Amino acid sequence: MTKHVLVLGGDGIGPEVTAAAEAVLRTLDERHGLAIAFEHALVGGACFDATGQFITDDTMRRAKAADAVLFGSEGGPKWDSLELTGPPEARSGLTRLRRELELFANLRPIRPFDAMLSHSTLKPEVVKGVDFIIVRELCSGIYFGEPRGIERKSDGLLHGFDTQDYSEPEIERIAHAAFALARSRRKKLTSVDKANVMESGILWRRTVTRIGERHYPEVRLDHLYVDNAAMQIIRDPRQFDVIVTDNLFGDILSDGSAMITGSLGMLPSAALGAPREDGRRPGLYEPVHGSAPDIAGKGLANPLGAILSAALLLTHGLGRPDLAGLVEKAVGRALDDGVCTPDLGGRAGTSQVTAAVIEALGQI
Ligand SMILES: NC(=O)C1=CN([C@@H]2O[C@H](COP(=O)(O)OP(=O)(O)OC[C@H]3O[C@@H](n4cnc5c(N)ncnc54)[C@H](O)[C@@H]3O)[C@@H](O)[C@H]2O)C=CC1
Ligand SMILES: CC(C)CC(=O)C(=O)O
Ligand SMILES: [Mg+2]
Repeated sequence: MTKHVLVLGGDGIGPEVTAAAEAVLRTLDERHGLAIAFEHALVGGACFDATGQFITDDTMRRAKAADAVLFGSEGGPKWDSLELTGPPEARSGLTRLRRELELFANLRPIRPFDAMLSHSTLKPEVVKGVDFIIVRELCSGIYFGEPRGIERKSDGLLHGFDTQDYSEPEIERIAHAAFALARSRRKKLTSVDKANVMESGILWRRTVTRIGERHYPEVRLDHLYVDNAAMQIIRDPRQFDVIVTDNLFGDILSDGSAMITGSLGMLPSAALGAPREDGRRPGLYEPVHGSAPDIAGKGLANPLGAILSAALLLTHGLGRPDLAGLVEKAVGRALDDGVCTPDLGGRAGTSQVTAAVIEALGQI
């Protein structure tokens, strides 16, 4: 049966890296008969310039119908400085996709490749063997909470404010996703919050603890405050297996963790919803990085975060973890051969790295 993959390249380096990921998927499609039908649409600033919206209703419909969405990045100085009003979903195509597809579980694996150990800003002996996954809640929290705004209040001063709001069911569903993942790995879950100063953190900690005691007694659960967690990830990242945290903390901790791998350009992600009645699970696959306006259009973007996101798409969207393993091996081979972009200390461009991965796929 045909599998529909909607490619939304977006802005800046987004289309450069999704083209690389698509080329890898097309190679596997030719060799393994995956029957993928690729569709393309605008998103982000590019879509705003063309339609006045960051994503159109038609693209939302196609995203909901697709087996998987492959996303690049959105945003850039031209659009970030617009004075927009309305809910976050009206100001960002990505945010609307995450919210309307209910992609609440964002998996962000952190696993350095051996060839890049000496390129991490941390010591090789600290990063060797690191293998953990940040499970970031993606549909709620301070990025969505109401009220929010910039208003002049009764003190006569302008106030900018946001609301961190988590309902108990929202915490329960991300806790289940994280515990289930930890159970399939090394059975260790670290929940990260700020329960010493935030009410939402108190409910978060209480709820995660209850879900663990009732449903996952075989998983060891620890709690860390986010400030300590940020330090622990740098001090001894090998101590972690699965980390579950809220939308804001997960966003920040994952960019920081990227340097374990040598570059933000290396990190992939999968944003997953609950399985539907027909058994399919909505999913959006994207590198963790943004649109990198400083290098956009130069052919220098590291495509490996996007290519490794395509590997996550193969696992979670197309049910082919075996092919995902091949992609990861091929990335390792390309890096072993020293083919990498300048962010990893190399001299290759996006297209050379992509070609090296595709060539390695043919040799595995
Ligand atoms: N998921 C998304 O679509 C995201 C979008 N953004 C948007 O992207 C724009 C730029 O945001 P920044 O804060 O600068 O974050 P960024 O992630 O775009 O870039 C941060 C730094 O990392 C480098 N970098 C990122 N990806 C790279 C890659 N694949 N290869 C080599 N170097 C790479 C950039 O050159 C830059 O120096 C903003 O408009 C922001 O809102 C930011 C984060 C995520
Ligand atoms: C819309 C933003 C929250 C994007 C971002 O920084 C991310 O998802 O990592
Ligand atoms: Mg981010």
